[in-house]
Amino acid sequence: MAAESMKMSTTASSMCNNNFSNGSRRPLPLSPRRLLCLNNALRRTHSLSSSSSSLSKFFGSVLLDSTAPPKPSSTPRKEQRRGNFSVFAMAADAESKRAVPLDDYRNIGIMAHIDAGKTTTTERILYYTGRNYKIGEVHEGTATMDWMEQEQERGITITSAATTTFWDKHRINIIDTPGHVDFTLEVERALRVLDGAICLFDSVAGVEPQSETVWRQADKYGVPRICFVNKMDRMGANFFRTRDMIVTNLGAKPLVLQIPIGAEDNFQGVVDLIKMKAIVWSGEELGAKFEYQDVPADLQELAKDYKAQLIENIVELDDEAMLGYLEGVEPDEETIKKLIRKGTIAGNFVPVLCGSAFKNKGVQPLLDAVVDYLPSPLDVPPMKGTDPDDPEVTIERAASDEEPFSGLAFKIMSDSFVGSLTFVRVYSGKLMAGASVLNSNKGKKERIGRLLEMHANSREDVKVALAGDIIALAGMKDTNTGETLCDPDKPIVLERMEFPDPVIKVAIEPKTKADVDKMSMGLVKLAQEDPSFHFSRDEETNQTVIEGMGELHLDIIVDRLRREFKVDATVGAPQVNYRESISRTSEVRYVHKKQSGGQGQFADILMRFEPMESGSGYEFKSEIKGGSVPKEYIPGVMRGLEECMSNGVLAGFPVVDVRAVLVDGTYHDVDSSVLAFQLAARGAFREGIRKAGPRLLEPIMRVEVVTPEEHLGDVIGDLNSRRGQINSFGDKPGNLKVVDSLVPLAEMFQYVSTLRGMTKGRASYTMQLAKFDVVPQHIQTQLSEKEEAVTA
Ligand SMILES: Nc1nc2c(ncn2[C@@H]2O[C@H](COP(=O)(O)OP(=O)(O)OP(=O)(O)O)[C@@H](O)[C@H]2O)c(=O)[nH]1
Repeated sequence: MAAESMKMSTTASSMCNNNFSNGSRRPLPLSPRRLLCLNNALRRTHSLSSSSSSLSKFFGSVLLDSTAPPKPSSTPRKEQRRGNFSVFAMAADAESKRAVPLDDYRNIGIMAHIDAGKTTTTERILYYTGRNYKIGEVHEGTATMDWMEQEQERGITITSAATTTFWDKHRINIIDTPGHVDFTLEVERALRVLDGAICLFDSVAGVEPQSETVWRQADKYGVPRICFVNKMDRMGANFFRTRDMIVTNLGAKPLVLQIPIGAEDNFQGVVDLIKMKAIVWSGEELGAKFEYQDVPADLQELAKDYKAQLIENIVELDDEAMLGYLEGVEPDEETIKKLIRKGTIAGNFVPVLCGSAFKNKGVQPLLDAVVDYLPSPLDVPPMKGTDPDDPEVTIERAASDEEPFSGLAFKIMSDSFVGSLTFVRVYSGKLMAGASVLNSNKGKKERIGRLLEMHANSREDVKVALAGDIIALAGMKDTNTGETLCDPDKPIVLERMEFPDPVIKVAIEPKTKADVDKMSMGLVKLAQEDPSFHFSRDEETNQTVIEGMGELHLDIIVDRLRREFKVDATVGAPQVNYRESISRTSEVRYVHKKQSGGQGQFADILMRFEPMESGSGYEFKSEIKGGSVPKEYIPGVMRGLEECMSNGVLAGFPVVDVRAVLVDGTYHDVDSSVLAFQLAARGAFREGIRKAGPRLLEPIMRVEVVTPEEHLGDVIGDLNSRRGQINSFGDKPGNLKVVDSLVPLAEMFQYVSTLRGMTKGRASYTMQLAKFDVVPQHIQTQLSEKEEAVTA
């Protein structure tokens, strides 16, 4: 046994030498943290095997890993595509030769709370990557990414603009996403098609509510990210507080790669913990020079401490590195970067960097980090989809030019030159200009006109788009946001994007007859671009109703109707989009029977309605056994229920979080039909929902107000009068107080002007949907009475 242990130790130590042959052989002190690591390593070893000595098992497991057979490195080549779509095969010719290998692609988004500096950072990235020669400043209204007129006037980012740029031979496709909560969908869309993200924080405000929202969205899509603590030059900047908030507010594990040198007016640069060198910028102007210097004496201890934490976190990911570490060897720079990349992509931690985009400090190392740590399309799982003919069959598409073409349309934008642009993320294969592709959601073919590579304010015609590309297609006719385009010979429907339901609506009426047609056309186009925007005609009031995610969202829509479609319209007061649900299970038998000469109608069903968890939507289930309701009539039941779901029994709002179960039924050989079952389902729905304790739900918003202390009392009093529930108070630098509360959306209309008046314009607020909750009885009664008056 002793001999065996000895042999294993020798093997492990020689492997260690190999691995760190280029590394420094500085002995590391056996700090309490190292002891903890050693302990963890031993515990991990235990879980690998329960017998024998822990250390020898640990070495044994290392040996085992290193001798495992290598994984196949590439996807097998698929069979050659055939027929009239040879245009896909043609793409293999010279024109389509890859200029940039796929593993040098980075498809990234930049996301954060409103005003954290996304647009400014993107502008700097474009400057430093050489695409932009004249920088646009947001506050001067000339930023390149914020190209829409309204964005420039309002100084906010409304729509994502995709842009392609290059850094260190890597192709970086960037999508700038808006921070305002009304445009959350834009963030979702970007997340769906991107492989990695930069999360920006304002170093004064730290982790703000919208950063939490986008963080959770990024979690949902499993997007690896790096953090950039921006605005280090601002008064009250605090890198370490922001780092702590990443832990407390986001529940994430920050991996600090840089610490700041100075702050506020005195912010000079950063200490690069990997190189253990200071990077100091000599000015604040664009293109300001920087140089590597020794770490300032007063930061050396702190830098060493953070470096030790960095190393301890990364060696956890690799047995060989851990072994070396335990023997006192620090991994070399290459190994450190490799492990940071591994842990970032796996979601073990998030690298944290800092700087000031506005003062041009920290942008180049941020770009290096994008290249070094964010995934390429090859590092993320293959795209999943289903067979359009059989949704039960799952298909996977690896990121490879050799696979059949598949891509997802994630954004449509009106364009004054080419009509409209459809932005597509190509997941696999090649797409040639002139090819005919299949829109597999609609089962329709579309011809690709021009393929355009987009830059912030210019475009370049290209002949072919390859796996990993984000490309704009001009002149698509039938493709909407979220739909799949694919090779017609190898069809696939990629996983769909989820779109939130609107929470607010307003009536809108064209001012003149001439505006009627223009408005319809405009609404159709805008809805095609933006799936979180809906419009409909209210039959009772004969008005057009537009629905969206907030007042600002609808405000922008009306503004775009006026500017882009020249429609003059009167807009009503905003109203909340309530929902209806049930509070208990009900069972109802409904017989639809009609016998008035000729063939009769007969359908008999037993339905059960069950409440489901908040956010579950609607579900139908059939428990029919032995054909008591024949298969061909079940679609009739489903249709009948679906018709009623948009029109609840209390006040006509959509019904959610309900499972409708078809339990039993009977039919008649002659008189039963799909229609009869459809009508029976409608009757069962009305009776069943009434018996199931129907209740009205309203959107509850999380509202965060930042106010000077002297206005705190007024702000709280006002929130209370709006049925608000105060969750917590906090402090912000500059004698500011933060109030975190939950308030029904119905009480928040025009809050912006009330808050402005109350605090002389010195307070600000953010608001986002937190949940749907039951409406108090007296308000429910008012709404039901209103609905009854309209229907009468
Ligand atoms: N002091 C300072 N100001 C900055 C910095 N970065 C951005 N700003 C300023 O902060 C404001 C907001 O910056 P933007 O780049 O528009 O922020 P954004 O996140 O794109 O904003 P939205 O798209 O509207 O969410 C502008 O006035 C910028 O000039 C920085 O590093 N330091």
